[in-house]
This record gives sequence, C-alpha cells and structure tokens, in this order.
Amino acid sequence: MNNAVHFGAGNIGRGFIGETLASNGFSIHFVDVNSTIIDALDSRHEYDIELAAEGHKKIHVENVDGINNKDNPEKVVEAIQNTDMVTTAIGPKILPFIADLIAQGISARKANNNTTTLDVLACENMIGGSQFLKGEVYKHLSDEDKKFADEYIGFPNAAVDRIVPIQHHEDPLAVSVEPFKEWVVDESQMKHPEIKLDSVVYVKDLQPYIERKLFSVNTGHATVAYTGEYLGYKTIGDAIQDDKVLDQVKGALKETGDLLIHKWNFDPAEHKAYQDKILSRFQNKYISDDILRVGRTPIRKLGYDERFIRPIRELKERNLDYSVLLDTVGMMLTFDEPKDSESVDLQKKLSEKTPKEVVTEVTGLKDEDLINAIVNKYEDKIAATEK
Ligand SMILES: NC(=O)C1=CN([C@@H]2O[C@H](COP(=O)(O)OP(=O)(O)OC[C@H]3O[C@@H](n4cnc5c(N)ncnc54)[C@H](O)[C@@H]3O)[C@@H](O)[C@H]2O)C=CC1
Ligand SMILES: O=P(O)(O)OC[C@H]1O[C@](O)(CO)[C@@H](O)[C@@H]1O
Repeated sequence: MNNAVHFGAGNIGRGFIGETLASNGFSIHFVDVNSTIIDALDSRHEYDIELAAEGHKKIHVENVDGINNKDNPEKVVEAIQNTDMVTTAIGPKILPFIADLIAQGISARKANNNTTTLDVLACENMIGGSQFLKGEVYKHLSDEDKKFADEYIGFPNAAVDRIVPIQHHEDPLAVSVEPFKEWVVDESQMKHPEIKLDSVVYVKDLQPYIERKLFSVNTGHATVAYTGEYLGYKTIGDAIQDDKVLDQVKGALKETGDLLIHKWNFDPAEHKAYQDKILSRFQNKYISDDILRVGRTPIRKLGYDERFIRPIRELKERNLDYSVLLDTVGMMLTFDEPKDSESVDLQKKLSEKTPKEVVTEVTGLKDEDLINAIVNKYEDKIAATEK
C-alpha cells in the first residue's frame, strides 16, 4: 500500500484530497495543528464524506491517522522520510510555515540514502503553488541537500476544484462536499510519474487549467461573495438568488471568459458550458456556504496575480472589457467582516491612508490609470451606501 503525508486536515484536505488518495489505495498521515481533528483521526483511523446532492451518498475513507505538527514535528519528519507522496491543502499563506518540516523530511531521506523519487503537491487556490512551496522549502536546505532535492524531489503545480464549505457537524471529521471534483497536475514537473492517481488529470502544461479554474470558479465565487455582502446578504445561496448578483457574476465570467478564450484558445462553446456548470454549482441548494468563507482574506485576493487584478491587467493589455471586474473590486474594498483578520486589516488601512495608497499597496499595481479607476469605483460604492 502506498502512503501519503498530507498537510491540512481541513475541508478540502479531508473532503477531496483524502478521498482521492484513499480511493487510489493510499494510507494517509494527516498533519495539522487542530488537535480535535488530529486526535479523532488518530484514534478512529476512518471518517465519512457526504455528497451534497440528492441521495446524500456517503464515501468511507479509511487507513488514516493524524500527526500534530506543533506537538510532534519529529513524527512528521519521520513520515516524510518514508512516504510515497506529499500533498498540502493548508492555505497559501501557511505554506511558508510548513516548509521547514518538509525540508527536514527531505534531509532525512538523503541521510538515509532514500533515493526513491518523491512528488510534493501543493493543492491550494494559487498559481504556481508547488513551485512557490519549493522556494520556501529550499530556504531551509543546505547546498548538498538542495542538490539531492533537485535530483529526487519534484514540486509539480496542481489545480484543485471542489466546493467544500465550512462544516457544522457533531462529528469533527464528517465533511459534506459537492459532487463535482477536478484535480489537475503538471506532469512535466513530476519526479515520480510512475505514481499516477485515478481521477486526477495529468497535463503537460498546467497554466491554462489553473488560469481557467482560478479566473472562472474563484473569480466567479468571489464576485458572488463581494457583491452579495455589499447588498447585505450573508450566504452565497441567498445572494445568488438576487438578479443583481447573478448578473454581476455572469458579467465577470463573460470578461474572464473573453480573456481565457483569447489567451488560451479555449473553445467558446465548451467554455460557456464550463461557466454554466460553475453557476449551477454556486446555486447548489444542498450547500450552505457563508459569504465570509468565500470572501475571506480579501488582501490576498486583491493581489497582483490573483483572481481579479491579473485578469483585469491582462484584459487591459488586450484592449478587452474589464468593467464588471473593476466594479467588483470596488465592492471588494468595502468587504467588512470582523471575523476575518485581513478584512479588519484592509478596513483599518482604508481608515488610516488614502484609498489610492491602499489600492497601490495591496494590488501591487504600478499602472496609475488602473489604480485611479479602482479608487473611483471604491469611492462610488461608498457614496452609494451613504445615500
Ligand atoms: N474549501 C474549498 O472549497 C477549497 C479550498 N481550496 C484550497 O485549499 C486550501 C485549504 O482550504 P480549506 O480546506 O477550505 O481550509 P480549512 O481551513 O478547512 O483547512 C486548512 C487546515 O489547515 C490547518 N492549518 C493551519 N495552519 C497550519 C499549520 N501551521 N500547520 C498545520 N496545519 C495548519 C488548519 O487547522 C485547517 O485544518 C486553501 O488553499 C484553499 O484555497 C481549494 C479548492 C477548494
Ligand atoms: O478563499 P480561497 O482559499 O481561495 O478558497 C475559497 C474558494 O475555494 C472554492 O471553494 C473552490 O475553489 C471556491 O469556491 C472558493 O472561491
């Protein structure tokens, strides 16, 4: 039986990565700092996933255990020393904090002459996630260990798509997920291509897939969240029933669709079907998803290469329309959720500095016209709420 070490036993970790690894015959060491989840995994060695659809089909996952990396970092290193695959679903901002442990695991493989090749896959909503993690891991490796890693350890980028909302069950391991799932891996960056997972798609170039996913599912979902919050809704399900929200998300998807078709030659009819499927996923009546979750970490999502600013930049370069995306960014800047520390930070910045300073800082943009256009949108949105 193959084994995987998976960092992040949260929603996507248990609800997607765990399911896929287990159905491919892997045993899984889940690594997390949440002691409730880790203790439950380590005592029960199994959990159930429920599909959020008619029939509520159950999927049973077994051969799992849990390691708390805060309490037992040495166990994580030992697990990596002997594992066949490492995966993460922990959040882009957390990757730097687990890099040291992965580095120690790689050093231990070298010290033990374990020259079996290994792939480390970051399954996060970000472009180039595994390669970013590689950069963080390499900060902790000696020159000798870097040479070893260059030869034996791969960091193939990946895109994962399944909506897994925040869970509210008595059982801390239970997880309800939408039926749709898509996991795509960049085959050209793998060091151990002999291990291929059924139901995972391996491609020679991930870039079109990750951009299609991030600028459709994630831009779209975030548009529902920020428009919905601006109009006073609390859940994605309630927000998307409002035609103003539905029109906004359709408009945003039309713009990112134009970019994707122009840039990557996606077939327009197929892309329209892909978008329609996404809209129906947002409307899944069996899922209750909080706007707070989907809109979380707005500063990260306002980033230069993230789901709004990158398509806006690239549409502008191509003289294509980006007005709905720009309008959404205006609402995004008003996102005020006391439970989200980045939202609090964003609102604090906006109260202490000029909007132009904040927009320049958080988006990383240098294009003055674009910065001014975003500031104008934000000021329009604020003025409209004050009327
Ligand atoms: N939930 C979803 O629908 C999807 C999420 N993703 C991505 O998956 C990643 C995880 O998202 P979710 O599962 O929703 O979040 P989550 O919050 O449910 O899970 C993250 C887990 O990481 C753990 N964690 C945090 N800091 C840690 C540390 N230093 N060491 C070990 N564990 C740590 C948390 O305790 C938590 O269990 C994110 O990058 C997200 O963008 C991607 C596709 C879908
Ligand atoms: O905020 P993050 O970490 O990008 O993750 C939330 C996103 O994950 C998803 O649930 C699936 O990609 C999206 O629907 C949502 O936009």
